[in-house]
Amino acid sequence: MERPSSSPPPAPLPGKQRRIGIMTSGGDAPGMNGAVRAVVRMSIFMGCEAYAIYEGYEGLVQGGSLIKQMHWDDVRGYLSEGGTLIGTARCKAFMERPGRLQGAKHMVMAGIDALVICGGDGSLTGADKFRKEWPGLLDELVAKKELTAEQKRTYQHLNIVGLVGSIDNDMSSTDATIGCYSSLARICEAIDCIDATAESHQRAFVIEVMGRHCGWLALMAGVSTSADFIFIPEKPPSENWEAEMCSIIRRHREMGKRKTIVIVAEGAHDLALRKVTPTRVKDLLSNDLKLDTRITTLGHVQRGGRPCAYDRMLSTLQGVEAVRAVLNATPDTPSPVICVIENKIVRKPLLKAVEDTLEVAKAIEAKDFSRAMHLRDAEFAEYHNAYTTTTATGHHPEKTTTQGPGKSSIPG
Ligand SMILES: Nc1ncnc2c1ncn2[C@@H]1O[C@H](COP(=O)(O)OP(=O)(O)O)[C@@H](O)[C@H]1O
Ligand SMILES: O=P(O)(O)OC[C@H]1O[C@](O)(COP(=O)(O)O)[C@@H](O)[C@@H]1O
Repeated sequence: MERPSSSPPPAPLPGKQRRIGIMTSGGDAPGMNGAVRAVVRMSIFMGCEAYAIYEGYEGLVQGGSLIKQMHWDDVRGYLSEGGTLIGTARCKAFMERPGRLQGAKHMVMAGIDALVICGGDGSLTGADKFRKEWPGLLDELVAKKELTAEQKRTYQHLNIVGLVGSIDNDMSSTDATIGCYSSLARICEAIDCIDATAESHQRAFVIEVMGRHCGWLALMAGVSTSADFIFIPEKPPSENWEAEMCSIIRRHREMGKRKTIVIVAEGAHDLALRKVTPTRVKDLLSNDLKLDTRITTLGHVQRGGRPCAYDRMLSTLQGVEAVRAVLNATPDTPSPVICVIENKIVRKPLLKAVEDTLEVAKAIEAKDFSRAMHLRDAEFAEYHNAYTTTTATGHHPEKTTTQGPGKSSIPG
């Protein structure tokens, strides 16, 4: 139900019942629809009203038809759909206070007093800022006569709950973000396809995967596809990486591998923070190793498509918990983010999760890569070691370089 923007806000719902807004924001991720469905249905189940804020923060800033009440049937079929059916955006206006002021006004006018945001660290940073500014925003709206003092009193408390939706798995405090396993599965399928043609022609492929600031997708894709070499932002390769990479790949070929796969995260760089580009890697493979090399940029294929079972499950369990968190919140409860840690759905302080996430970026910027690896999460370094041990080194003491029939050799 859309309310004319000129009409006064509806009376608050009785007792502890709330009008709960749900929004997806930032880069879309498979599983976001599951989160919307769970928040809508759990809200209704608990006697609350659910509202979808369409197009991320843009919906708050613009209001009107972009804020819509959702009923049980409105989210039928959402669980298995990719992308986000209520839309998302990277909204510049919300980055500035006037945009957030409009957002506050439209929330109050719709009578929404709690907001669940499913997005990445940027979206959750914006959410935290919004909640902190909320009393000041309402004061300003009263001063501008856009709200009455009575309306301000009724809506003085805003509760925010974060759900982490991002394919990058870049948020501290949680083992997995909604979307990361679907994206990883898509990358693996794509690399399996490339493997077949690479093997047929004895070719090398340099595959760029997403991860502007985070190497989780590249690392886990390396583990899952036995890629010969990977580049991730948290752990740049050694100073003489060109020679090291060529030596590893040469050894793999001598051991009989007919194909070469190198995975480059979008945000990969060397120890001096110079970008490692797929083209640079390709040139080395072509010129130094004389391998017939192609580049494949997987791009947005990694973000689309149906969510895997894990993301359907995670988004549903976390969406339910987000509504519980709203209903348990007092005016003083710090905003939580819903996480999964060792298979348990838990609430963590949103602000700390965002701060810890930003610390990784700062450590990378400061070239403190061991800190970046440590901060990423406890297992990240361990997984990297496992990858290096089982795959990258090609350590194989019991076998010499004898080649079997049909095995590869480095040409030239
Ligand atoms: N520091 C901030 N202050 C206010 N809003 C922000 C801030 N950072 C991000 N946002 C809002 O969240 C949106 C999504 O953030 P972005 O970083 O693009 O994606 P993600 O949430 O996936 O990390 C931005 O377009 C903006 O509207
Ligand atoms: O689709 P866009 O806006 O070009 O964004 C691409 C970015 O989205 C991501 O997949 C996810 O980033 P966010 O978590 O910031 O949305 C990045 O890995 C990638 O660089």
